[in-house]
Amino acid sequence: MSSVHLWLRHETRSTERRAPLVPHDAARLVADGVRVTVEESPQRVFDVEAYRAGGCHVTPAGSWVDAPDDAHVLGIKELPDEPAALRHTHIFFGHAYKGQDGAGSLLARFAAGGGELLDLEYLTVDGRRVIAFGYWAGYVGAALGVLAARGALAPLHPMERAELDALVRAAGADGMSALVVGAQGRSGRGALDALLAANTVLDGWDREDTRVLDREALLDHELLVNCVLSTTPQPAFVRPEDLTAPRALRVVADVTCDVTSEHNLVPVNTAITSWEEPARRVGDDPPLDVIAVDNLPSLLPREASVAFSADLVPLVPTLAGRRGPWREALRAFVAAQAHRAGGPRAVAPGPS
Ligand SMILES: NC(=O)c1ccc[n+]([C@@H]2O[C@H](COP(=O)([O-])OP(=O)(O)OC[C@H]3O[C@@H](n4cnc5c(N)ncnc54)[C@H](O)[C@@H]3O)[C@@H](O)[C@H]2O)c1
Repeated sequence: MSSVHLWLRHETRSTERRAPLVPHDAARLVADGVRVTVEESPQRVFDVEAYRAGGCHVTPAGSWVDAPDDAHVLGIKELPDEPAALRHTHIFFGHAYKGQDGAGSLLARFAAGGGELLDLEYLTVDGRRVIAFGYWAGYVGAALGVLAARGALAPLHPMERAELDALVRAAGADGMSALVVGAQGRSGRGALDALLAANTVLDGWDREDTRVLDREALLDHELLVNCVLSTTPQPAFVRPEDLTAPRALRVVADVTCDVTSEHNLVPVNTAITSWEEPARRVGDDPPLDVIAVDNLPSLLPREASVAFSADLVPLVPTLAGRRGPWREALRAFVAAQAHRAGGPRAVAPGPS
């Protein structure tokens, strides 16, 4: 592994406290001969001294712009607007292959500098993502759902799991009827764990269970946690006409957050909610609240980082050769650049 140089950058977004590589794993990589450089970062949930103690080289925030050419610059969220030309390999969530806002200009910056984007979202094996923040998204989403159902949901801030668990315990969810849909996925498993710990009366449905949708049974739960990765049209779980129908359902924790998608399975909701106002009332008689926070893992930055980093580390040995999932990420980048330049799309983009 000795030829790889990972450069963990400071995150531009001030609310982003997560790190894709945690100190413990960075130390393991260093012990394996990987060069790891870590930028100082005031908001990162891990102290830079913990990286230094593990043998990482520490450097000022934002110094990646002057990093040696062989540095693989690692981050989570968006890059700063400068420099205009990107000459390094960057590993982060670029959100640049589906025509998102700013996608064209980001790809143009890579073209200008000859750099390369290995998008974390496109690290796949057999079309399935191998690294994602889903588990803790589901865990937090379900916990917030419990709090909302018990009238105990306050404005949100990043916290440790123990604090969130204590809030849920204090709210008291014993016997609450809860349903997780998409239960076998990453976020679904996190949601199930949170709801089991909260002593709810729990159901978990996945693809097989919604093939013929029993909406009456679905609406008979007080809390619905939607964790479905929806890629094809299918009957919605909660439709506008269900707002006035007899139902036990009081809260939808919409982890999926497909609020503007044609595949939105909770079309009673069409907008995300915020940390300041995490729940929105969409029905009154009886009440129905929806939670659609689109950056749930950032609320548990430590736990989310530890899980993500554990998935990233085993991929590092194949990075230098761009093998395995890295090859898929590179193919997606090359295809997107070709498409941007007016050519045919050579490879279909990976999953969202
Ligand atoms: N809100 C957030 O902060 C946040 C964070 C991470 C992920 N997400 C989103 O959560 C969603 C799920 O992510 P994931 O990583 O858990 O995906 P995943 O692929 O691991 O799991 C999705 C699950 O949905 C199931 N599914 C698909 N269609 C279904 C259907 N019709 N009925 C029942 N189950 C069905 C699949 O079988 C799978 O088990 C994605 O849309 C993702 O973008 C949101």
